[in-house]
Amino acid sequence: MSRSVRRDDPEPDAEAVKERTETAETGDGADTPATTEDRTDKRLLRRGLKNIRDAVRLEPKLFTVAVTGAIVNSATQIGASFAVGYIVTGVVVPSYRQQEFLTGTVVLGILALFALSLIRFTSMATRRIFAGAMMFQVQAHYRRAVTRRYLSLPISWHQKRQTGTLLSNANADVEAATRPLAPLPFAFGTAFMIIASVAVLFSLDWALALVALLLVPALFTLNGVYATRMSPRAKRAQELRAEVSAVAHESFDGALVVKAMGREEQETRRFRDSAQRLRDALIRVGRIRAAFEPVITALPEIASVAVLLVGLYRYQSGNLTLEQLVTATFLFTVIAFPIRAIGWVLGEIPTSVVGRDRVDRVISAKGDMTYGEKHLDAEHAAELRFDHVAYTYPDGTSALDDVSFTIEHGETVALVGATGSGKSTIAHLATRLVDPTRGRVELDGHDTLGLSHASLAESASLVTQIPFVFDDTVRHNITLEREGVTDRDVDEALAAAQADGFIADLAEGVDTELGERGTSLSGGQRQRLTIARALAGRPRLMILDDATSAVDPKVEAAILTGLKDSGQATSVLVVAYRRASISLADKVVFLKDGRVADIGTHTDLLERNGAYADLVTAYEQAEAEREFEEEETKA
Ligand SMILES: Nc1ncnc2c1ncn2[C@@H]1O[C@H](COP(=O)(O)OP(=O)(O)OP(=O)(O)O)[C@@H](O)[C@H]1O
Repeated sequence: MSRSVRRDDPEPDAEAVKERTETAETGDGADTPATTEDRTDKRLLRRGLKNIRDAVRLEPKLFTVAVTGAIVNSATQIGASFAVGYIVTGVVVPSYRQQEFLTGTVVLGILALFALSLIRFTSMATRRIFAGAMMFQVQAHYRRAVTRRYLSLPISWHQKRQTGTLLSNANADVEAATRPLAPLPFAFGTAFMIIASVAVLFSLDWALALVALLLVPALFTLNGVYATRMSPRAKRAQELRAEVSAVAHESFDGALVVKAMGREEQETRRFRDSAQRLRDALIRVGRIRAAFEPVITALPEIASVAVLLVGLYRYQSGNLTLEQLVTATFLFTVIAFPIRAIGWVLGEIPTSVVGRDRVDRVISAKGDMTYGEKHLDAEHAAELRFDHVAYTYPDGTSALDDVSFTIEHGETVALVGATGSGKSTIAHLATRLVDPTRGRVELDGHDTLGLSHASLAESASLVTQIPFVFDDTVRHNITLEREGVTDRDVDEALAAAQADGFIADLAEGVDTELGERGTSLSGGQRQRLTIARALAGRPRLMILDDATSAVDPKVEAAILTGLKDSGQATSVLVVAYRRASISLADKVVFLKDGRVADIGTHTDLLERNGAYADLVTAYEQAEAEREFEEEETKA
């Protein structure tokens, strides 16, 4: 669903995004088809200018101040050309002819030039400062929009994308999208200067004005050809930037595996190949730049020479005074360089369009979960019901079929099943990370689809096998700045998660900084910390998806017993592997190939279900072997 735009916090225009992306992408981030690319190229300039318009709408005040600075700067340059014309003809030439210095006039001329310079430098500084501020503000808007989207898009969307590519969207692509903004006010000032200069030139001499008039369309045509040539190359370079970022992220993230498996060389080669592809693409971009930029630079200079030649001819034929000739030539020299600013803006357009497209793919990505209005006010432990639930992953894998079971208020239910039987999928459905393909998931008798986001988050908490610890203190990792989570809640949650002991041993207790991903803690300690985090919110339903796998069996049993006996109003769904933990549950849901094979107490299932007994025995053997190995290692 496209996000609407609020005027007080204008993010990139969703309508504009929609229009821009309708031909450039499929909404799920797929690559642009080749046929679309051709059409995209034709509309490049229009789309680039539209990007600029969107940016100006986001930061109109900063843009206005920067453009005002640029226009004042241009006006002073035109003023300076008149001052120079006057000084040359009113001071230099008479002094030369009369062999005497006209002191008063010289002082006046110098003062005029000094005042103009002062205004020029102030206005230039204003233009630069505000143009930069505008660009960085717009970048911040896009970055916020991208990260906001990341956080609101469903898990299924994230599973299809590499983290490195997403990082690239929020960094390199956002920067590429806003590149024309830095020279934009300068280009506006230049446009003003061109119009004013042509008018001045016409007032001086029509032939000189004609030379200036010829220069403008020539520059625009050249820039048009440049942009068309550059577009596909810039697009490729931007894609490869994302690829390098993705490979780098994966390599760094998996550094431990790479080292442990001795794959450093292969991983270095993979990164080098990717970096080389980017280098080649950037060289191709550089070649186009190198071919066009000198011509774009030379064109105004050639025109300056033409003005001088035409001017001299017109002066000799008596159609132009000396003062007019000096003024016109000086005017053309000062506008020749700034004309390039228009070229800078136009030159950045291909890259900016590509960057913006990539940003828009995220902003306009579809697949949002919509939440209902219903708020559950209950204080008691929740009841969870799966009613003929089926779930198929987007790639067509059927994970669950016709799954029905109920966790009554305050019950602890163990989910047992072989690997791939659908346990995690059930955990994700219970917390609405995904929605059923068929059937209903109900919390306290209400379809979870109709519940508000806040109500769902307050009622049910999921703890996954891989604990995520933020680079922050223990306390903040537990509270997550949630309203109503007090220091007492933190202490109680740590105790219930059997984490109070090792936290107390940390240098600064709950105020200890844990570092990136909590690497200063052991795997089991991190798991206990994330259980405490879930408990601190006093959920009415706790889902532990293999969340105690790295925890000592005795500690795991203590956590589960604590949850059952604490008097806290919590129902528990636990994905369990250890016999001791399974036997603590009030009942067991036994899954086989995505279906409920049996439901009953652990003892009943052991007696009546051979497959269940085999699985639990296999778990037990694996556990015994693990314990034996651990003791051997210790010895
Ligand atoms: N993101 C995904 N995309 C496609 N198929 C998936 C995805 N995640 C899981 N599956 C498939 O869905 C089925 C159920 O997976 P699930 O993770 O729920 O099983 P599990 O019982 O939790 O397994 P384990 O005990 O190994 O964690 C499996 O066949 C798995 O391959």
